[in-house]
Amino acid sequence: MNAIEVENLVKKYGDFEAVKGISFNVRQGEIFAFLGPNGAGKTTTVHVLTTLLKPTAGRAIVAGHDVVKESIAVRKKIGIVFQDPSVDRELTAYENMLIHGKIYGLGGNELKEKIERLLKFVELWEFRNRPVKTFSGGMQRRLEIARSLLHEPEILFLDEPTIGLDPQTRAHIWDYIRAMKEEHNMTIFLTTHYMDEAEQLADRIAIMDHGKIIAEGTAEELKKLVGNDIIYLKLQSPKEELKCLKADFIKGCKMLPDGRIRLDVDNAAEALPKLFELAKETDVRILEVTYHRPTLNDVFLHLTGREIRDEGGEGNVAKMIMKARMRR
Ligand SMILES: Nc1ncnc2c1ncn2[C@@H]1O[C@H](COP(=O)(O)OP(=O)(O)OP(=O)(O)O)[C@@H](O)[C@H]1O
Repeated sequence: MNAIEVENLVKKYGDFEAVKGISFNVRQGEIFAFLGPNGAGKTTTVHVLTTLLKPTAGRAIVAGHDVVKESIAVRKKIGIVFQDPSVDRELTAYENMLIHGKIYGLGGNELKEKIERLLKFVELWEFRNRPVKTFSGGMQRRLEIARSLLHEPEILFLDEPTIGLDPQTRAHIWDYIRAMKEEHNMTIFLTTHYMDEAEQLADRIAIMDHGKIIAEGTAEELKKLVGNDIIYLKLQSPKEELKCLKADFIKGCKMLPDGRIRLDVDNAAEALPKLFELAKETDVRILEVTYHRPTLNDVFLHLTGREIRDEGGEGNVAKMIMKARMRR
């Protein structure tokens, strides 16, 4: 059964089409990731699916309800953790939980027990009486996750759940996300520009770029789009020598702007000895060899001709933190 069904969804801001007719399904109980650079349209899609924005065209069914016609029913069944912090920094963690629970009509011992269980789940119980303004970014994000679970949503939306957090805290948050799926069979829809996050967490990934889904599948399926292993070679005088490097085991061969040669092979471990043999036979001098298995970054590069991190990935975290702070 599908938890989310989206058909030809379009969202325009004025004349600008941020989401250009995307279609996808998310199965119940799976972790589904939208992976793409900044500005790809991920947050806009989340805002439409969580009923915060009305679509310009198309249809989206979330937890069995239409996001436009039955927005209240959708809201009851979903939890959201926004990219920008939305907890009240002046209040304590406990007070934030209490107010949120009351908004959802919870109260009495039931609410108290839930707050205790959830604050323990995200390891914030001992800090429950501290004002949130004294919390680190990771603690705030954990509180947001706990808060989003209070009304036991069927589907949890996480917009860039680990943006700007250190690697250890990110790994911690990944553990919570996995636990929510495994222990509660919750459907989780997350957006990320971190390839490792999509790869580590998601059952299926949709790669988004310029408002469109350009590929969808498991990490393994997506990597198969690139081919298999990739070998990078530096040759003594590449242009001339490249002509000699032709063999059955070389599935693709491309000269890179930095002078290296990229070879696509089925299996690098088997291809490398053959490659050295071929180089010897054809009198080609190999100066340097590196190889790697395709990553999701290679997939993005293969599909778009650009690196995902060119536009705000790992190399650009400082810019993203600045952006998040400015939004606060
Ligand atoms: N309120 C708005 N008015 C006009 N344009 C907008 C608005 N919100 C977003 N956009 C534009 O729509 C495009 C998609 O933005 P969106 O925030 O959905 O992308 P994203 O993939 O989530 O990136 P990020 O992670 O930076 O939020 C961008 O070009 C952005 O500048």
